[in-house]
Amino acid sequence: MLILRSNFLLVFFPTTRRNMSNKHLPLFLEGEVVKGFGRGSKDLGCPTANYPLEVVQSLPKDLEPGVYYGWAQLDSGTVYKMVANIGWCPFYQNQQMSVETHIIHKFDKDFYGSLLKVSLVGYLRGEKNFGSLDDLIEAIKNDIINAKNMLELPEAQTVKENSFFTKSQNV
Ligand SMILES: Cc1cc2nc3c(=O)[nH]c(=O)nc-3n(C[C@H](O)[C@H](O)[C@H](O)COP(=O)(O)O)c2cc1C
Ligand SMILES: Nc1ncnc2c1ncn2[C@@H]1O[C@H](COP(=O)(O)OP(=O)(O)O)[C@@H](O)[C@H]1O
Ligand SMILES: [Mg+2]
Repeated sequence: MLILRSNFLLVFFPTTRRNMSNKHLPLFLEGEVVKGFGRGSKDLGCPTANYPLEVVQSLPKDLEPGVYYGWAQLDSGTVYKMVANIGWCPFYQNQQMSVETHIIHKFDKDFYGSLLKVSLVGYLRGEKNFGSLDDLIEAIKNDIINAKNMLELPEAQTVKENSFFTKSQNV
């Protein structure tokens, strides 16, 4: 009987967590790119486009904090792959929840003030507190690899084609 109960917990708990984090997906968000703490580029070598508080406050209240993969579009331009972090950045112990998107593309300059549309397609992992900056950087590199792979799947490609993303005039 005891063995059965422990089996039940082992199998059931991760499944429940995954369902909770996927419940609202795909989730579509849009807003202006605003200034954050300036750590993404300087500390982590990974710039993140931050949303204003209104966007953070518009999230479903039971959305699981953590790292998501999906699609991003700036000012009606190309739709790129992205990874996004939603939460309080335990490594930095932020007081306010943030939504930040790293677009998997090399841009020549900053784009503060642009309109950023994103769709969260899938959940990668929960936010963690790391023992060192290098460990956080390593985790982010892995997230980017995982996001790139997951976004090749047909279900993810379908979200990229959603009419939420503005079609370019030239296409
Ligand atoms: C893919 C990805 C994963 C992240 N994972 C974590 C994490 O596990 N723990 C954490 O404290 N912060 C995490 N962050 C958030 C960084 O701490 C954050 O991007 C950094 O503080 C930059 O903030 P800023 O935009 O205000 O400069 C992650 C960011 C990205 C892009
Ligand atoms: N690939 C990219 N993904 C996200 N932001 C980028 C990217 N390339 C350049 N940027 C610029 O860098 C800024 C984010 O850098 P970051 O160090 O996180 O600063 P902040 O704390 O102000 O968000 C974005 O707002 C954007 O203007
Ligand atoms: Mg940022």
